[in-house]
Amino acid sequence: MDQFLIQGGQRLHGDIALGGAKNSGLKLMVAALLSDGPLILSNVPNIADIRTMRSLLTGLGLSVEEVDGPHCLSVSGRASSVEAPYDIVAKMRASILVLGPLLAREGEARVSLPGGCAIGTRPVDLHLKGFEALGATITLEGGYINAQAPGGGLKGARIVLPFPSVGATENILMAATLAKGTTEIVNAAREPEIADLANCLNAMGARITREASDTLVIEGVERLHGARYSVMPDRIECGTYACAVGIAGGDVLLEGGRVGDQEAVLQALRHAGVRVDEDARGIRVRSEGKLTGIDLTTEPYPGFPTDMQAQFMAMLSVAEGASLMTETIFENRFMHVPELNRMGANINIQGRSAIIRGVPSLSGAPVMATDLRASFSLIVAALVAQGETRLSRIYHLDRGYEGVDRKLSACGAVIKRVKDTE
Ligand SMILES: CC(=O)N[C@H]1[C@@H](OP(=O)(O)OP(=O)(O)OC[C@H]2O[C@@H](n3ccc(=O)[nH]c3=O)[C@H](O)[C@@H]2O)O[C@H](CO)[C@@H](O)[C@@H]1O
Ligand SMILES: C=C(OP(=O)(O)O)C(=O)O
Repeated sequence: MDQFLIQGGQRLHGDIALGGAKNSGLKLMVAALLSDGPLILSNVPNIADIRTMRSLLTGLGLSVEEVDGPHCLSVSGRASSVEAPYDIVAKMRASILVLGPLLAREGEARVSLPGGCAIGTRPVDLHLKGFEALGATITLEGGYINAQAPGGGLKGARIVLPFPSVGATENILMAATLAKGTTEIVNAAREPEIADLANCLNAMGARITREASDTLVIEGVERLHGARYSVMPDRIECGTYACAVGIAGGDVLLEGGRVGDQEAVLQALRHAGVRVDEDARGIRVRSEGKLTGIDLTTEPYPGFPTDMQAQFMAMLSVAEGASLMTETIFENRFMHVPELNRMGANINIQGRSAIIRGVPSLSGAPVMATDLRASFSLIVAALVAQGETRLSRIYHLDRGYEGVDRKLSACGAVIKRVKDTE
């Protein structure tokens, strides 16, 4: 298993090219299950989750071919199996998203229940209730979800989500594109990745519009065709590197960053003392490394994202004064706190909140990654820690970040990927 060795103390200067968004690319690949022709996706990140999605779709009978390298994929063919097995779903929860498209196009699906993960229990009840509203019959047996569409196929319906779940919105949205009649998803999630999915489906011939800010209206069509589509830039990767510059100090251009996708994150950075400006090529981040404590609460988009909580916590651990971080989306997303405290941070968990009392400095230590974003929070801390940090279990990080050592080293950080025996 690989590890990262990081020596703290270097400012960051240069450009970092952001990749395509994991949380969009995965869903766009799944959308190919609905299509009569090849879906050619560019700006796909070369990360472990995308490779897992390739295995899942290939197992379902689709063909996933690289076009001029790993960042452009052509996904084509029709499902010959409707089963998403436990070993893949357990590895990557986004696998649940094949349920809606299989149900809509093939009339049935059998998908392993994802179960919980490090950050929370993460039930999928809202996905299943949505499919039932579209006329599907759902049964649970032996750890699997068995879903069956009615004889004439799924039927459009008005679905009011009690919570704007990202995954439920995407799963129901994809299923509704081929349902008969009109579907309305009220209180739909508003994350930019949802718009990216809707735009791609519309390019494939779907008829999706957004009415008011929270309602998606989908007029079902008979078939969807192939298309070419470019995955949106990764706003979470963008915010993550902004925190790295915020804590380390320096001047970095995050190429491809889009201000409109992440107002809440940019505002939080500014409040903490980091300068962020829109640039013709992306977002420019400048910091003296002198930070001020701020209070943040994670919320559905357009609020402050849970996927940026750990990285901000690490950054704020050396801010002047105290910060209060409240996590409202996942019930167990503070796994990084004991690891940050091992590096000298002073963070106290009180229920769903964490009180971060800024300390003058951190010290390098052997630490362990527990989930994707938690892993990067430890890199953020390591960039200013005195001495060396050895970060193990970085397979969590490889799920969602491409070329971390390459991108940070190019800006002056001292970070090396090693085998755990070195
Ligand atoms: C692959 C992907 O895109 N993952 C993102 C997606 O996850 P994901 O799609 O799983 O997130 P959801 O918005 O669905 O989940 C948010 C909350 O709703 C709960 N819930 C969700 C569905 C359901 O049927 N029942 C239920 O109770 C979950 O347990 C969680 O507490 O959005 C999250 C919230 O922005 C992000 O942190 C993840 O990075
Ligand atoms: C929680 C995340 O991903 P997933 O939903 O795939 O676990 C994430 O991207 O931070």
